Amino acid sequence: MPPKDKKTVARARKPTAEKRKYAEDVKCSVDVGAKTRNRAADDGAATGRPTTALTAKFQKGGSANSQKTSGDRDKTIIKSVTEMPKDPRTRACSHWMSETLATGLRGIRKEFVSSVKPYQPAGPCEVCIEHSAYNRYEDVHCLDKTRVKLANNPEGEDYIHASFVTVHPEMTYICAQGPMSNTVSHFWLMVIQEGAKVVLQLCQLKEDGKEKCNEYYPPAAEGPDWKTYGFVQVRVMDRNNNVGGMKKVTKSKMQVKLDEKDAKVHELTHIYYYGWPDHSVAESVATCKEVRNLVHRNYEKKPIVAHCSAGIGRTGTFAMIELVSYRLLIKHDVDFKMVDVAHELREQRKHAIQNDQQYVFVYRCVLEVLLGEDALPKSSDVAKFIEDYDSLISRKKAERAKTKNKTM
Ligand SMILES: N[C@@H](Cc1ccc(OP(=O)(O)O)cc1)C(=O)O
Repeated sequence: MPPKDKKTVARARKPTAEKRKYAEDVKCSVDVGAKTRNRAADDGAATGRPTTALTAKFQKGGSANSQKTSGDRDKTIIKSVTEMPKDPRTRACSHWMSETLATGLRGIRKEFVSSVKPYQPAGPCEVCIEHSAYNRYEDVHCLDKTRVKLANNPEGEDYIHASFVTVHPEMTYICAQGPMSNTVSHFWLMVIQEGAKVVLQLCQLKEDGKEKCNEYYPPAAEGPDWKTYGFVQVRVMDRNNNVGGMKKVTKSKMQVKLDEKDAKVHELTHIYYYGWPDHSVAESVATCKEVRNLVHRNYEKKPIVAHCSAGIGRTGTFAMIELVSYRLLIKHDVDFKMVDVAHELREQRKHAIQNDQQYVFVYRCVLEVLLGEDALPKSSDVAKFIEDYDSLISRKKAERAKTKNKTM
């Protein structure tokens, strides 16, 4: 990796950030002011509102909100690149922001429906399909080409429902389903085999009264003793609730060993974020960004094992935030399409990102990451995007609650 990559990774891991207190969990980097949105909010830039500071700054050719043909839009973007800041990181981030504002929330949602949702990766999922007893969901498959293979499973099988997703040469995610009662020891075997220093849990064991993940480490009430799960033993050394002031984030030090007398103990950081409902977006963008920082500070360049229930919605969304952040903050890439990144992700983790809201969340969280890294100037345009996002998500949440009440 070139030296600039190392620098950026190091920056993301700086220890001082851990000490930062978060007074409010919902606080985001830009003060969006009063909530004023209505039904039309998610139209965002597409509604023909006046152009705002950032877009105006980088787009000489007029309002990004006006009805343009795609040819016009491309020309505007090319033109805007020549007027971008000279610093490659700011340039890449500003260009991405400019394109995001031009697309607008409605455009982003359409992009998901037309180009991401239907995307099918190349290659079979034969091994996964052959091992249905080890798959939590019949309709969620992992690709043969990127599946994690267990090298020394005492039970003989090399199969586990988990896929490698490469973010960059020094960062790989393993996107996994939530362990099942018959796969807990396989899950821990994978963690040991891959030398993972971070396990990121993005779901609760039970959601809406249904099991989403089997217990795979001793619950708080059971204290710090070793607990046996199949052929492995696990213990929680140290558990911190609401770590760094982040609501609904528990950080624990765990140890795991194979159930043999002289087995080597493997130590890791377990990060549990339980503020992200199934098929939805994280309750707090700021917390999601901080969870990412926590992962970066602890992963020691080893594969990061991330899971939710199926390992595709929440985990896939988190992985795409990493892929895009890498393109912008490390590669300083000005010439990529979000759809291509989503395809790159789905080529590694089939079905990744479940719906348009999660796709919009990727944009929103990347924006939060860029603001947190001082890679973007704050502007009224950006604040407006955030406001529109908040309004869209509140509306969708209310709709979901209504449907839930009806079915109860
Ligand atoms: N068929 C299941 C599969 C599924 C379950 C959970 C899920 O979300 P996540 O990947 O975030 O756990 C995605 C898909 C369902 O839709 O309920």
